[in-house]
Amino acid sequence: MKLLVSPINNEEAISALKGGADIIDVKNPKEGSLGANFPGVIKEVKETVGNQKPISAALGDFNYKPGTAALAAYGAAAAGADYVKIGLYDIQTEEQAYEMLAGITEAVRTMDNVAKVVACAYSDYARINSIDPALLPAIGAKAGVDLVMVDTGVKDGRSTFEFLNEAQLKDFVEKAHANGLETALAGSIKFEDIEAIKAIKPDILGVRGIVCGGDRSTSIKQELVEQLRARLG
Ligand SMILES: O=C[C@H](O)COP(=O)(O)O
Repeated sequence: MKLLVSPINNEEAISALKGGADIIDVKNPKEGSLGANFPGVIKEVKETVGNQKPISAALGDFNYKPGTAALAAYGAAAAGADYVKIGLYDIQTEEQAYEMLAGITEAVRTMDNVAKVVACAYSDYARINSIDPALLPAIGAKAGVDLVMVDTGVKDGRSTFEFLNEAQLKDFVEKAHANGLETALAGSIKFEDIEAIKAIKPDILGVRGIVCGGDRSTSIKQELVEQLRARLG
């Protein structure tokens, strides 16, 4: 299983890289769960990381704005992102989700460095009135994305496991794989969740809070990334 770690800046990206993260996921938590950072930060991290590991960029917790989302994806890929990650936050219908994802996929496919598209729905979808992640594998496959993900929309410490049980998460992963997609799980994951995560078998585990020592508003610590990487095997 790959480990995706979400730094805010270049300094944190170095800690994530040195700690053994497999994907360096640039984001800006001040703008939400999948808050977007500035192109300059993505570029700086890309220059630091080079070809050692792929970098990912969060595009934002989006509402229904397919053009804005496609342009954001294009910009993030142009800044050097190998993965572009969209949060379907204020998206309620399958049609809206499809249009958002198809627009992004088409935009990045026209570029020289084709970035992988990650579509993220939220485990706590009911409390934010968003689309059910269970629908995402089929919609994502139809839209041509590469990877589907589950994260929490509200970062209040409640984990994805408080909203979806192990069987539901396993089903998400299996449905995605049956559709030819990779999968990522995230959402205030803690060290005690590792065995369950291993049983669910996502391709990628996405984290921030756990490698900040529990409080995602502090900084990523290299030794915690090392510990988590070792626990994942
Ligand atoms: O993409 C992963 C997220 O940043 C996870 O953050 P978190 O572990 O603090 O919920």
